[in-house]
Amino acid sequence: MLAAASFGDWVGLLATALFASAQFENPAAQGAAFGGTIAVRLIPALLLGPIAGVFADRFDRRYTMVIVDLLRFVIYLSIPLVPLFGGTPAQTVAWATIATFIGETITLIWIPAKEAAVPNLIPKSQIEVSNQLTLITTYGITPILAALSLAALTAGLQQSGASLPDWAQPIQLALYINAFARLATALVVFFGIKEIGGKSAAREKAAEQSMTRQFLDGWKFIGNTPLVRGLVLGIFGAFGAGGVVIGAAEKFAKSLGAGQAAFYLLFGTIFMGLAIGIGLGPMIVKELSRKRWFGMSIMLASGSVMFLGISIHLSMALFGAIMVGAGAGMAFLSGTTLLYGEIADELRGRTFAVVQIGVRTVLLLAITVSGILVGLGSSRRVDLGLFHIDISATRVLLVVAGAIGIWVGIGAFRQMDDKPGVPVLPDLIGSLRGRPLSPPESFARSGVFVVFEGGEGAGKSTQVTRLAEALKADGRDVVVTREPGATDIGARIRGLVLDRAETPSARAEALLYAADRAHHVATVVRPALGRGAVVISDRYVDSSLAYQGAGRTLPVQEISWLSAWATGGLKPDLVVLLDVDPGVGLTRVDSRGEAADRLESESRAFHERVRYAFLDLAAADPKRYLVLDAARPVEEIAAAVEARLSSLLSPVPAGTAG
Ligand SMILES: Nc1ncnc2c1ncn2[C@@H]1O[C@H](COP(=O)(O)OP(=O)(O)OP(=O)(O)O)[C@@H](O)[C@H]1O
Ligand SMILES: Cc1cn([C@H]2C[C@H](O)[C@@H](COP(=O)(O)O)O2)c(=O)[nH]c1=O
Repeated sequence: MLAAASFGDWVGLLATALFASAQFENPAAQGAAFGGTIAVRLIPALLLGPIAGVFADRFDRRYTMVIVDLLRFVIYLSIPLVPLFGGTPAQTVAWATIATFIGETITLIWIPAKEAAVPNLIPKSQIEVSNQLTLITTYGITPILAALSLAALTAGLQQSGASLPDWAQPIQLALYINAFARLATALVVFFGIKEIGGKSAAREKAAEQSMTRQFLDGWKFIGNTPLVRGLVLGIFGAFGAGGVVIGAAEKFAKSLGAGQAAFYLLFGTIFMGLAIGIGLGPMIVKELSRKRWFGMSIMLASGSVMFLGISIHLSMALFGAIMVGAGAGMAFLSGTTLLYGEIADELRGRTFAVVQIGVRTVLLLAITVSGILVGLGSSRRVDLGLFHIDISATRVLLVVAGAIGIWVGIGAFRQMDDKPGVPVLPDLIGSLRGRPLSPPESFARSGVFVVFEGGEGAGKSTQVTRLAEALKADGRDVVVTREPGATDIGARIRGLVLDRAETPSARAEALLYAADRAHHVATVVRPALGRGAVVISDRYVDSSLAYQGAGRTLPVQEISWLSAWATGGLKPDLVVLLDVDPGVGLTRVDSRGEAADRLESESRAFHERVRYAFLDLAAADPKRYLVLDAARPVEEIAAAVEARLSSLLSPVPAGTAG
């Protein structure tokens, strides 16, 4: 049904514009008639848009759609009939323009009614797929089909030499198709989709308010809800960037030294990118949070607009154009899916109405303003040795528009981020591999979590004991713990992983350490932190990254994801890394006179990899780490640790010191 409606829309758009321009001989008049009928479609959005959403929320959506479609059927059918009844070219164009205006005006009521009704027909989990189909059909297949049908009809007739009566010329036929597509939609909605009729209790209640109140409430909801505000602003940003590219495309193609063909190529490439973004986007990003995806897509589209601005060759520009399209397509898909899924039925019509007016206004403004701006100023050639670049108003405009778009994308991302605290890049990489990072589990944490890390024999146990004693002497609640083996289950796991008689596979080893950690964090660390204790752990996540990641050469990202999952994202406040040369550390361990365990018995190269992995982790997050040379005397190390920790600890209440 939507495909038929969309096909009718596009055929109608092209046919009305062609029909109007065909009424004149003069090329300037033809251009004005063509552009005028398209521009007229955008004006109603500004006038009626604000109240159209109230209709969609207030009245029965099924009847609203049917009545609007029947009206559109009559109006669109009248356009080709005017000349048949003796209308002059000027009268015909005038009526085509007025009819288009009326048709577009009432379409503004139809769209929010449709957009608000669709989510009620589809399970939430299927909304994205349904949106993919709708968007690809509306913006990919049907415009192409419409253009091809018109071209084929015209070419077929020209070649056959057949002469058709005035009322059956190709453009007239296209206009009838547009009108009858409306009639078909009205009949399908009335007889076939009865489910969208009626009103929920919430909508009934809202309809008791005056229309003005409902109108104001809609705006208040959009303005005061960060998610919706972010979505709406983001969608506007994406369309603004797209509009600037459209407005600047012709001049930009010239500045690349390419002709009109390059302009069409760029244009086609943007649409190809759009189809890729909408069609393949969900498959590419897999499990990435849709809220994060939305902000990132806007940044991708805008960054690509910037890239277009600095392209020095058509191949670069085509790559930029495809990425602009892909980013915009992904932003549009994720944005509409979020809007469908997150907004209550009784507010959906008004929200979609604001989106559609905004999109049209932003698009119109961006195309017009950029069209004017690119004409300003002359271009300046800059010689860069091997090549030169023409710096024109068009390039400056693209770069500035891209920068503004990135800023909007960052704003949308921040407003809507549903994984605060989860690093963006690892989350993106993890999601592309099907393993997104989880946001940290929230819990009331008033304690301080300190971890000691380092290779074998670095002196961790020695320092853990010293620090615990010092803190206890201050009267603090201290919990000393370790990995693996702090719990009963952990002790059994420790026996399994360190026993030289057994050799688990690398992945099994990683899972065993993760299992020990999950249980340890859930039963020891979190409860202690929750009650405000200082928790000191001998080893934690970094040991897995260093031993299983660098030592066993398992993918570090995967180990990181596994640990984040096991710990629910719990990170230490301070990691003390005791850096030791493996030769020194293993000699210290040897001198204890006990048999070496399975890990201690690993090769020197293994322990070297472990050491440098620890140092890399510390270098990547210096605020959280204290790196100390483990060859220093025990007392010096202990003093350095206490000094660093003092800034993290709250003062001990008077009278509790031991
Ligand atoms: N700073 C130091 N200088 C010299 N020897 C030290 C120092 N710190 C600890 N030692 C000694 O090194 C040996 C190993 O120390 P400790 O058990 O504290 O290290 P560890 O890092 O916990 O070892 P493991 O990795 O086996 O758990 C012990 O005999 C300890 O007395
Ligand atoms: C937590 C953790 C530890 N290991 C290794 C490191 C050591 O060789 C042993 C633990 O024994 P120690 O008493 O600390 O010397 O296990 C590991 O490989 N992965 C880990 O996650």
